[in-house]
Amino acid sequence: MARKPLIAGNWKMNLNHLEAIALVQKIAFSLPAKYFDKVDVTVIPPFTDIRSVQTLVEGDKLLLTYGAQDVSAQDSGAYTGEISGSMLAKLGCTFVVVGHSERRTLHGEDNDTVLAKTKAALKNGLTPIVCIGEGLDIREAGEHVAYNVEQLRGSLAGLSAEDVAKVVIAYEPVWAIGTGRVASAADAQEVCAAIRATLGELASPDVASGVRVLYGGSVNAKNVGEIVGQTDVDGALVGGASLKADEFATLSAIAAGGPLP
Ligand SMILES: O=C(CO)COP(=O)(O)O
Repeated sequence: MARKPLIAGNWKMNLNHLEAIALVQKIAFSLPAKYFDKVDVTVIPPFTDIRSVQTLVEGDKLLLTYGAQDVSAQDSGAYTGEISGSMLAKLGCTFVVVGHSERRTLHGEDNDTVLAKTKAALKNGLTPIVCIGEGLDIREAGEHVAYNVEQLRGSLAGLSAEDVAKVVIAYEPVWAIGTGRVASAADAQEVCAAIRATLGELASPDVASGVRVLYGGSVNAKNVGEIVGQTDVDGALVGGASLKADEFATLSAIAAGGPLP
């Protein structure tokens, strides 16, 4: 099954709502409509920016989409500080990142939490971008494939094949995030292929062949071409480079197969 590449810009805790508008305008200006036939481009700003991004995207009929960096596992109620899936759906979000390594590590999210958040996203018609990835110790011990397969199984446990078909998976080796140390294209392919094989077991090979599997970790305009050129890598989850309009537009264009904007 042909999979359209997805480039997702995870802004993390950067940019206020005014800065968000400026960045989205610049990206949209740098990336004319023709690219969007060949690549889906999405920005993932902080919660406080989303309403402004929505107004801009809808008002100017921009072709890029947007999403959130996290979602509550709960529907509503006494959960101070949490944001529900229905709130994000109401804001027109397409995607929500769940289980990012920064949340797994800094906020103690385990696979059960990630699974609950994945379900909350699906229940509200949002596409979860489910993140998995090994730390350096696991990689150096040569246990990265088994580790990622287990994390994937835990994060999707019990989902129906129909739901598995709706998710995006992001493989983000923790040692490659924000370090400038990108995994080699072969490293990315090895784990992304194992992810797809596991999706085949969890759902069916047919479903697995339609699910987009992204790589994330120090992706930039220089390395994205080789990474998304791998058979089982269908795009990228981009951190630092997604904060620079020119670079993000360029790497999106490369994922689309060119030409450069
Ligand atoms: O964590 C990431 C995206 O979610 C990757 O971040 P960097 O691209 O800054 O390494």
